[in-house]
Amino acid sequence: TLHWGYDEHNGPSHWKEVFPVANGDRQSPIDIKTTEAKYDPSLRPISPNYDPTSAKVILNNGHSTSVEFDDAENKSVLIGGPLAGTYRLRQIHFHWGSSDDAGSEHAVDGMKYAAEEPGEMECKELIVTSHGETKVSSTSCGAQEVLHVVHWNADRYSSFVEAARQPDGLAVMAVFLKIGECNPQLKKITDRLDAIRAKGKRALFTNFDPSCLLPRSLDYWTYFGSLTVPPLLESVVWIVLREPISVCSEQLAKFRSLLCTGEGEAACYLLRNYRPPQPLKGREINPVVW
Ligand SMILES: NS(=O)(=O)c1cc(F)cc(F)c1
Ligand SMILES: [Zn+2]
Repeated sequence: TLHWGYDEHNGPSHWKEVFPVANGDRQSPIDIKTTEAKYDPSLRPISPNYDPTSAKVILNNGHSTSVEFDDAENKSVLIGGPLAGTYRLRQIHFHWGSSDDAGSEHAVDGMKYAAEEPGEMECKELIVTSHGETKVSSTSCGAQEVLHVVHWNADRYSSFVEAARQPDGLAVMAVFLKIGECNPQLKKITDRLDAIRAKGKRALFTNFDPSCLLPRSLDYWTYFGSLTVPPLLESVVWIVLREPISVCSEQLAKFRSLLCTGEGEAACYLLRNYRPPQPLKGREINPVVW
């Protein structure tokens, strides 16, 4: 049977063989076409409120590295924005590309935030004004990575696993990482990757508030989508932040040094772990700017 991954023989183009929802009507990621995004005045700011003592462990599950949080009570939550109710923080994880790929999953106006060094590639800086028009100015850019902050609807469901099967069960905040200065906050994570190089390894990781990885502006786009990894469940309210945070290439290289194989197996590096953009199938995307 297919053990899904990101290689030629088990990557995103094969996932539908085991998870038919891969061809569903609300799959993620997507390419956010900003000019078609429709401003919704009813949408409020998002409000993350995290307690650093919720952080428990950092692990390598073979297809990403994640920091897992104690979600037994409403200690670290996300409210506001498109969300009805309180969504409890469950984990954060990352997606990245190999040196010649773009690693971000969502794209903005076709920009996979390609891997070019800043300045090599024209990027459109997208300003969605408060009355919803989109202005475009060119900047250099280059994000090869994305951070996902995963929450579940604890008002309506009793566990992450149950919420993950519901259309409004999960809320994932996506933050683009752009090549530039080394990120001192991200260093707390990249410095621990040596301890969890093999699939299945885990290490204590506490006293960490993931808000320290968020950009200054919480302007975002929001739409209804899915998990971007199998089982690709269509249960995610996506909140894609417009402003990226920085990561330096040395930090990025540390993610690529993780193994997708367990200790004692022939080593294979997790060089990329992103799913390409999926069809929009008529969905609306709402920009929200403050
Ligand atoms: N990539 S994603 O944010 O859709 C995601 C969400 C999740 F709950 C578990 C995962 F392994 C991955
Ligand atoms: Zn993800």
